[in-house]
Amino acid sequence: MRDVQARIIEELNVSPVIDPAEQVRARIDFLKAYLRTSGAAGFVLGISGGQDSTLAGMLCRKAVEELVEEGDPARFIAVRLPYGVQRDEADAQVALAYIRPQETVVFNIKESVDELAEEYGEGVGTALSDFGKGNVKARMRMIAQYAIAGEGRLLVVGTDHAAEAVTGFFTKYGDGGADILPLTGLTKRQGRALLEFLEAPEDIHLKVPTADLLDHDPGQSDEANLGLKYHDIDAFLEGHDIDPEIAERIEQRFLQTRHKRAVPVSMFDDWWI
Ligand SMILES: Nc1ncnc2c1ncn2[C@@H]1O[C@H](COP(=O)(O)OP(=O)(O)OC[C@H]2O[C@@H]([n+]3cccc(C(=O)O)c3)[C@H](O)[C@@H]2O)[C@@H](O)[C@H]1O
Ligand SMILES: Nc1ncnc2c1ncn2[C@@H]1O[C@H](COP(=O)(O)OP(=O)(O)OP(=O)(O)O)[C@@H](O)[C@H]1O
Ligand SMILES: [Mg+2]
Repeated sequence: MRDVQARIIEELNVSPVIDPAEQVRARIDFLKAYLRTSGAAGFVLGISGGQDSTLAGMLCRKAVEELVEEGDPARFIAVRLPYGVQRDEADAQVALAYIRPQETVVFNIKESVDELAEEYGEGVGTALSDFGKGNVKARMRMIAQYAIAGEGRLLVVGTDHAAEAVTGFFTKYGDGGADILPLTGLTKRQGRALLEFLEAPEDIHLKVPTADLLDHDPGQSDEANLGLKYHDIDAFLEGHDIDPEIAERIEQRFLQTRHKRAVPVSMFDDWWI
């Protein structure tokens, strides 16, 4: 294995081999223990219809169900956050029907995002790019979830995992802005294995991953955006030898996106040197 690869695997807490049943148990226990210690009233999480939020949503629903059964009142609010009419709304509904969250809220981000994009054009004098607007969508979803969390003393659940963390494939303070991360350390296919163990519908765990942030290329696959395949990213993270040229590209992205995995840098930090 390459030296940098070994360091990345350690830093991102990846286990090359997992037992899905154990992982599910440990992650539900973590959600319960942290909620109890924090004194917060529950969780809020955006449900997109994709793999990651379906898995995190199921873990939250089960954690809250167990807390309530054990006499600790807790809430789980699943939030649909479409931008207008979501192209794959049907998948989001399949995910919600499967998760069966204790509460569901719908919060359309289109008007606020469009308003901001318009103000940007007027204020800055040039149009906000489709890419930049995509990051505004991700951040608007964060704002909506924190509004709900703030009113209800809830914690915002993030869906970051090792296969996204390694390339920094998330919007800083957008979907990257959260209070608690139940999927840390998992590769994409390990997440899929947890969903299979949890008997999620195939529509969801076989679905092509997408950030779905672009007006001009809705449903663009993560792999097309990244220029990397999850198969290679997962193999790299699970310690396998992969094409050295691809390994180097993953390592480069890891180093370039360090700032996204840290709190804002100050002169007392040395991770960037
Ligand atoms: N060296 C450095 N030290 C400290 N801060 C640094 C920095 N370099 C940039 N920055 C800051 O970071 C900003 C760039 O980061 P950011 O705003 O995140 O933007 P960026 O990384 O350019 O874009 C986000 C990427 O994540 C993808 N994404 C987003 C959301 C969800 C998903 C998904 O998987 O579903 C994927 C999205 O498609 C896009 O490719 C810069 O504008 C700057 O403010
Ligand atoms: N349309 C949406 N409605 C609600 N939440 C969303 C929406 N789009 C993104 N999110 C939130 O942002 C997170 C990051 O998106 P991301 O695409 O990485 O995950 P996913 O859609 O759950 O899974 P996948 O990566 O397989 O597409 C989601 O897990 C979800 O919590
Ligand atoms: Mg998605």
